[in-house]
Amino acid sequence: MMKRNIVLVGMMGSGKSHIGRKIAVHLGWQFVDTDRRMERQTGQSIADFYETAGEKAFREREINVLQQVSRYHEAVISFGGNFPMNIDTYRILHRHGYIVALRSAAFRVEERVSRHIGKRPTVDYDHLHEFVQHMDEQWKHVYPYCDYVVDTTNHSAEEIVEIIIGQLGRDKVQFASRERKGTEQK
Ligand SMILES: Nc1ncnc2c1ncn2[C@@H]1O[C@H](COP(=O)(O)OP(=O)(O)O)[C@@H](O)[C@H]1O
Ligand SMILES: O=C(O)C1=C[C@@H](OP(=O)(O)O)[C@@H](O)[C@H](O)C1
Ligand SMILES: [Mg+2]
Repeated sequence: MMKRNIVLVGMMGSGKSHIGRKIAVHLGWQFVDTDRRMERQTGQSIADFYETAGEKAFREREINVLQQVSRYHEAVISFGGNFPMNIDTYRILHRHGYIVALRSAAFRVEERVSRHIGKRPTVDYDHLHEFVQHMDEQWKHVYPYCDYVVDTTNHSAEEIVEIIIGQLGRDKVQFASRERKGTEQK
């Protein structure tokens, strides 16, 4: 299959930002974190923007950012995980992106999101266990749509990078480089 970029999706704390950066370094590609893009555009932290703008404006801004970055060549894109990927998001990302879902056992997600309380505005820290169970339930329906699913519960970041890079070969994914942009077939 012919793609332009790699997109990492998955629930909060699955490792999208952490792993995404490492894959980009490994491939010598650009790394894009949609959360950081939104923070730059709005001049606010994700938590502040969500608080002041509300969920609808937050989602709209996120889709807007996705539409821009989904066209990039040779980029690893980590997509903020507060809402499970829906069909519209999927269509935008899948056109040019090889979609990798990172999944993680609920206990590990609880552990990871507990490290930076305040960063993720929609996490219910008072009922974290139930919150993560619910998120897990919602994300289960998304994995079948992804090109590849990796379990990050018990692997180091380096191992996960190796696994993903190996899968690109097994799936025979070819990536259009920036230089070939003009001559690409429709
Ligand atoms: N495979 C891993 N092994 C150990 N720690 C990890 C791993 N993946 C992520 N982490 C850590 O877990 C936390 C959440 O990861 P992060 O990349 O921010 O997830 P996401 O972007 O999916 O919410 C971070 O502190 C990160 O360093
Ligand atoms: O709590 C929230 O609403 C958010 C949590 C974060 O998820 P990640 O942990 O997936 O980065 C962030 O990406 C997202 O944009 C907003
Ligand atoms: Mg992140």
